[in-house]
Amino acid sequence: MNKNLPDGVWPVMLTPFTNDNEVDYDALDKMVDWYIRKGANGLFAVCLSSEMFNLSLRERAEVARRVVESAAGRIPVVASGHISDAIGEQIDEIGEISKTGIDAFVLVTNRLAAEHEDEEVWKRNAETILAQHPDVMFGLYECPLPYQRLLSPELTKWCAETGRFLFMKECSNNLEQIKEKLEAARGTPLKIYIANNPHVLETMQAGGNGYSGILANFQPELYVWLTENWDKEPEKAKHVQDFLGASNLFEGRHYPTSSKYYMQLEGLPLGLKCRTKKLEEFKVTHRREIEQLHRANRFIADQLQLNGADSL
Ligand SMILES: N[C@@H](CC=O)C(=O)O
Repeated sequence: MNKNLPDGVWPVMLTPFTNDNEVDYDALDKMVDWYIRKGANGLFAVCLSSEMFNLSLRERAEVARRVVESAAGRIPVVASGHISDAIGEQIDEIGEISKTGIDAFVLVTNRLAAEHEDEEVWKRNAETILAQHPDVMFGLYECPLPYQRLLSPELTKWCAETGRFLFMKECSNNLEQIKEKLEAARGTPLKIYIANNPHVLETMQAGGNGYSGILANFQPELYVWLTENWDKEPEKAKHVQDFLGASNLFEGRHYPTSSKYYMQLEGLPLGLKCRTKKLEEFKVTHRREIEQLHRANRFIADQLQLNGADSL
């Protein structure tokens, strides 16, 4: 497994389904190519956006394997997928999914302790998992479901200093906490990618590593431009950040159906079926919003002459 992950943009991948509710692996291959064409620096497969809680273990492992094969070394791939409550079962899930060639297995922070349990319980469970899988490198994801467990800077430091953690999808949505975690990870292999787009520019200015969030499924090239150019073109970077921050409103609107529709507008051959959302709730007006966001992304890139974002 790779010991040093690249900075930049790590989309949280969707899972395409056929009308018969099977994983659509051909569409998944096309999706991987699309993310790479848009400039993604890495891929986070089998995450909440992939509807991991609604995939069987066989599907979680197969999706991870297919994404690794499809990316074919062009960019690294991390994946999660330990959804059980019992640590013993999670250890088995981690084993199955880690065998697929991923660069790191991403631990969902809320799986390692119940909501009422403290960080000592979390740390003990992390030690068990690390000991059971000595050859696996890990990531961390402060996933909002079934409850959100944000790591303290102290626990982040502990993870970072084990040398076994390479990736964190940071979900606090709080710049002060982000900065504390960046400080905690300094000088270690742990890279911190934030999940909440209102803070991308300030996170990069504070020494952050990039973005790994939902909106990279709608406007990946704008995040790629921002994470690559925030210091070279600071005035444009502020305008791009303003637009991306406002785009945050799309996160909670019929996602991931909305994002699959966006990808259809991009020419990707995938259906809108999701296991966690009812298609009939995605109305004509929601489609219009996504069509307008699609055009607005292009307009912003053209107006600001964002070189490097012209694959839009
Ligand atoms: N904005 C986040 C939500 C996490 O809490 C994401 O992109 O996943």
